[in-house]
Amino acid sequence: MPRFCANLGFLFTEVPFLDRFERAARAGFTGVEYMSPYDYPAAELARRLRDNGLQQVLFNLPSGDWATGERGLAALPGREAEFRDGVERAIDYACELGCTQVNALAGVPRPGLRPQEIRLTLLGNLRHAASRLAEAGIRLLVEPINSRIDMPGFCIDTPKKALSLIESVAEPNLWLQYDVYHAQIMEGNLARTLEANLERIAHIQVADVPGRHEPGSGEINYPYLFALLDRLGYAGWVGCEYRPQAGSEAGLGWLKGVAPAPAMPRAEALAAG
Ligand SMILES: O=C(O)[C@@H](O)C(=O)CO
Ligand SMILES: [Mg+2]
Repeated sequence: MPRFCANLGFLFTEVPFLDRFERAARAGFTGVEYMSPYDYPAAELARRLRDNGLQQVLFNLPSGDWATGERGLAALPGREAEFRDGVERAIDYACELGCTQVNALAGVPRPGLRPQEIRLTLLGNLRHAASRLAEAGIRLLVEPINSRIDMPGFCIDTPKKALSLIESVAEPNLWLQYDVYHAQIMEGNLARTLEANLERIAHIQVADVPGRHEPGSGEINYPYLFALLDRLGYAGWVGCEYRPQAGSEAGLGWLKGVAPAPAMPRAEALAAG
């Protein structure tokens, strides 16, 4: 069974943000993720993690002005200084929270920009962030987000584009964040993509399609995918980034149905140490 963490932007929203840590721990989670820690002092977030025995699994680099429609800065020409300041801010938070991976949202470039200009900006920003974060022992992730429903105009909207970007950036510290919900909407071919790229995937997120609700509420065969991840030996976290249909705790029933990982044969276990 993969290690699941609770996304506090999606789960336990019945209570104020800082109270969600306790709710997640009480529901049995040992890790949490959320998009943005920056509205809260890092020391306060660290206390909530500590008090509830939780690990901070992931958060995003500062992503611009969300209220005006910005969805990340990495691909926005002219915003490089802000992007770099964001990398430093993320490092400060990650160090205080003990978090070893952060996600860079590429963004929605304004219409009329030349594709080459967007690409060069993205390459430069990701190269800088990947090497700067590596110095701090933190992985940089890039997440393809669907442009059909959730983020029209988002420039890295398929796993294929993200993988090709990772190849072009050519930094060992740049990894794929594979959100199964977005991937299903844009590309499908989930099992084969996971299999073929697992060594580049540092983090996975789940929700079903349509609706972005609990695994099992839609068309994706999650029992098959979770068993596949176990079989492939996926060692990362799986973030529960879905909108509960009828309350967060009530919606956790699907987790009980996830089969435990098969025990390693004795010879393999000994070889793995
Ligand atoms: O899939 C998502 O929406 C998130 O993982 C995110 O970071 C951007 O909204
Ligand atoms: Mg996601």
